[in-house]
Amino acid sequence: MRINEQHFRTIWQQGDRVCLIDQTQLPFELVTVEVTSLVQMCHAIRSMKVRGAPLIGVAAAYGMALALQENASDGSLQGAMQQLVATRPTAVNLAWAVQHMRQQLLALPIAKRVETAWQMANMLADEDVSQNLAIGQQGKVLIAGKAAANPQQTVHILTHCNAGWLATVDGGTALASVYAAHDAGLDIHVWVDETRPRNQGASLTAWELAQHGVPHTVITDNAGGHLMQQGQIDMVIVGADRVTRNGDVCNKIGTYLKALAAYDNRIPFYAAVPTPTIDWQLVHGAAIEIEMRDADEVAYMQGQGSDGKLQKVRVIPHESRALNPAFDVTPARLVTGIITERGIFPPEQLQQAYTAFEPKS
Ligand SMILES: CSC[C@@H](O)[C@@H](O)C(=O)COP(=O)(O)O
Repeated sequence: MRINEQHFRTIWQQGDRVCLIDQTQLPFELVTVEVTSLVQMCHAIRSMKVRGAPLIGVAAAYGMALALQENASDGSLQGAMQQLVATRPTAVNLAWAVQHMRQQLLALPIAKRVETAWQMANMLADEDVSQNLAIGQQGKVLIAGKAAANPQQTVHILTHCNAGWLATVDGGTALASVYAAHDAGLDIHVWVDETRPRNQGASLTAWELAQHGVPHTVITDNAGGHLMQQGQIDMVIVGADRVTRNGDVCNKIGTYLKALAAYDNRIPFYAAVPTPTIDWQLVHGAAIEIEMRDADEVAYMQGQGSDGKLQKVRVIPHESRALNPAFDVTPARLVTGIITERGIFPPEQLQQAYTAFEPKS
């Protein structure tokens, strides 16, 4: 990603520590922090300094390396995995990454584990970047198709939450297609759902689109259906925290409502996901554990005060309770296609398409 013309990743190894962009400070300040222990990494994931399914997978992998640096025993490995998995339950990438690490590392002598853990975490980070680049090339074709159908008109894309650079190591998933299309000179515009309660759209997606020079407009979460009825949205592209075997898409709360509105208005709805976001163990989205976050995220909003400092303001009565489910499931029947690094598949063909990639035994 380019920030003020400088190249950045969201997370990287620096010697025996990990550096990451603290997303809770964006869009007003670009702050990088150093993480030196498993406890600090768990806190960074839970408090959403790092967030987004692919990024928390890689962050957890680095968390394993930090844990082993403190203690490389089998017990420490097992304990680190349990602590990391408990930070955020919905995105499958996190559990996938730590299980992958655990399996390989347990088989090694203790003396080899730390070095290998860093190598594996760096490799997962690099794989994320290359998968996202490939997703972008796949999605660009869809946008180019829309542009070719109406050459004089801008292609309007709606996205929800943040599935851009910031949700990954670099490149983004849903926004990878947007960046690829923009870089290819296609005339596009992005409608950015603000994405209450944590406003990942308003704070993060808008910020990174602005950094890249992509035309965009922030809208309230409730505006999308109206814009669809007005013919102002050509396609919806979102990311996902988990896609189940049948093609159900679990993503940020509110995605389901956008998919329903898109379906009613015959607007294509796509989810862009790298392979580690597909959970082959689960057949249906109903089995996914939906993270319940602190009700204070609904009761308060964070923004910049007139003094330039971050402030929290309460927006609901002191007497009222709030509920904060962080994700929802969009059933496969509302999904036009899953954009992956291997191709774009209708949900019902996802499993079959992937089986075709695996070598026959
Ligand atoms: C490429 S990211 C896909 C999803 O992880 C993203 O859309 C999302 O829902 C992020 O949720 P968050 O709670 O901000 O981690």
